[in-house]
Amino acid sequence: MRPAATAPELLRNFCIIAHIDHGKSTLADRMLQLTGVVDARAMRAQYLDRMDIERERGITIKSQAVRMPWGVGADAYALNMIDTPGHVDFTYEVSRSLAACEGAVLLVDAAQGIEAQTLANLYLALENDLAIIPVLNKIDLPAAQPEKYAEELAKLIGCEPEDCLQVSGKTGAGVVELLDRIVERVPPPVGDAHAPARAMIFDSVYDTYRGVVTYVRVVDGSLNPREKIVMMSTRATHELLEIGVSSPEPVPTKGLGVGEVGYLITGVKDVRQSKVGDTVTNASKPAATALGGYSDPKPMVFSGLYPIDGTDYPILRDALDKLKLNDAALNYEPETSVALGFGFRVGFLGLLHLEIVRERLEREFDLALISTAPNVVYEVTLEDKSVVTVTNPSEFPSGKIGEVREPMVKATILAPAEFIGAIMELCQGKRGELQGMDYLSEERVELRYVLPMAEIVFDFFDQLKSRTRGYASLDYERIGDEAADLVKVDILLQGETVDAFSAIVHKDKAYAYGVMMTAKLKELIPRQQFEVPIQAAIGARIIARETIRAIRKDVLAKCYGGDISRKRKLLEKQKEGKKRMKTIGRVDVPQEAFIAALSSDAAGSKDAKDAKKK
Ligand SMILES: Nc1nc2c(ncn2[C@@H]2O[C@H](COP(=O)(O)OP(=O)(O)OP(=O)(O)O)[C@@H](O)[C@H]2O)c(=O)[nH]1
Repeated sequence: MRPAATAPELLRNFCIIAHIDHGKSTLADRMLQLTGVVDARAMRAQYLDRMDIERERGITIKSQAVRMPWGVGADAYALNMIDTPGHVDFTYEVSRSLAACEGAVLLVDAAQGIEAQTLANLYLALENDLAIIPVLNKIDLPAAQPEKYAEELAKLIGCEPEDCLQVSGKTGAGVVELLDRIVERVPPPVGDAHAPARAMIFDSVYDTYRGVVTYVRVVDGSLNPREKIVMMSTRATHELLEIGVSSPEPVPTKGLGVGEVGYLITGVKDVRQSKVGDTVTNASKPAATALGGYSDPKPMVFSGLYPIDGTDYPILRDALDKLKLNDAALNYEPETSVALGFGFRVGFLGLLHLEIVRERLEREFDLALISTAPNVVYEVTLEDKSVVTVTNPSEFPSGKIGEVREPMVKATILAPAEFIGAIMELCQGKRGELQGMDYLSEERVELRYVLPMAEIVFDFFDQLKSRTRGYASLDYERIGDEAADLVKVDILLQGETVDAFSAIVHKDKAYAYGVMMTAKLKELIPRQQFEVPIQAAIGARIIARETIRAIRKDVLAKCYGGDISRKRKLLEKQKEGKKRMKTIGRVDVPQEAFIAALSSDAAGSKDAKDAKKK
């Protein structure tokens, strides 16, 4: 029989918030096992992280919800655990998952202490008025210092160190107590059962067999099978084909009532029709106002994606169309480049999102891709006051420019105090402005900076890690745009602009970029039969120059005697080789040169490391 709705008093909706690698997935698995939802044998490691890439990289991208039964005394409670993504690129998804809960388990690795994402997620949880349960994890580790970090945690959230539970997701120690504490401390949901239905979408996932599966949290009223629902942001109507709870496999129910968390299936084929943050209501008795907090995902970082083999272009187009079904934040449009041929300009939420998409394209669709250096979005105001939004450096307007604005972020960096100098030096070099600094304990500091986002999307994180021997953690959020002295640097081969290498950089860094790129290309481009100048220019002004000297390559020199068929063969061979060359003006450039030059420029991304390996 299909289960009926659970009374709100017996419901507890919570999430686990933690810095990456502090053990959220392991703890979630242990809870599933202890509540009997999955037996130990059937338990795949990290049940909640479904996608392969997620599992391999050990990161959570898509949030899911699981319902677990838990008895305390004579009462049978239903605990809904909502999994939240742990990376800065997905902050909006995190905030929606938190909005579906009344409480949060704040999980901190007892060998590491508080990190940047612990803070960022805690602030998001507090904004949503969640009850916070402080927990120290991994107490089985020999390096664990639960007492020390309990003090840190208690100071941060304003409780006593004894209030911090000590658990190990790995051994299961303390996890039963944690489940009891969730029942005790997380308030039951409140809502109006008789009001028109309002449910918030906190996740939607594309499933090949079932179409889009939408995860919701009911706030008021109830949703029932076969009735018509409306998505309040688009006013689109759908029929509810199935409604149920995940436990963790989907179990259809008779409906979802106040405070309940579950899934809906409507036959919708694209996650864009079922947007995270949107409110679902009943078509026959619609709610007057939507729940707050909805916003469209906005791409922050753009990059050109091109197939290395030009004939793969249709495969790339189909692959992007497929990925879009499952990724509402993915944006793209066709683009052509003189150097790279046909491809797409793709918008991403951040660098990690870019890497994940690229990896999925390569892995699931067997594509070999080249991506141009990632860039942010610029607002350019021309002297006639018209505004141009630039997502591709080669489209930077050449006319008279009044002002260029770039996106800024507020960054929080946590690190041991001994690295303060190194971090400040790095941030200053990246045009950062220090906003404040606090000691969390005697040896750990929190530094707050405002930085241009463009400086973060390059190699910032890698440099931060290497300068602090991996001890610093970083979190950032967008805070709007600011005007800056930015220019476009073009790279010219024999006087022809190579669009894929144009970059928008700060005036003070333009010269360094020009020198670096021209020197790199000089090494990568083979000598031709004539002299080739490589120049970097801002508008008509040349700021750097290298020259590739000419050679005279006579392929027929090897042919002594007059063997005509041999001569023809050699000429054929040379023609074959030329196919893999791109011709810029009169200059033949091997595809590999573009790949190498672009790769190391996208430092911080995987390309750079791959290129070095090769
Ligand atoms: N010794 C010990 N190791 C643990 C414990 N919990 C997790 N780990 C290990 O810590 C690492 C990270 O654990 P995950 O559960 O994947 O961390 P996570 O917080 O879910 O990571 P994200 O999904 O990236 O946010 C893994 O190698 C786990 O095996 C624990 O209680 N004790």
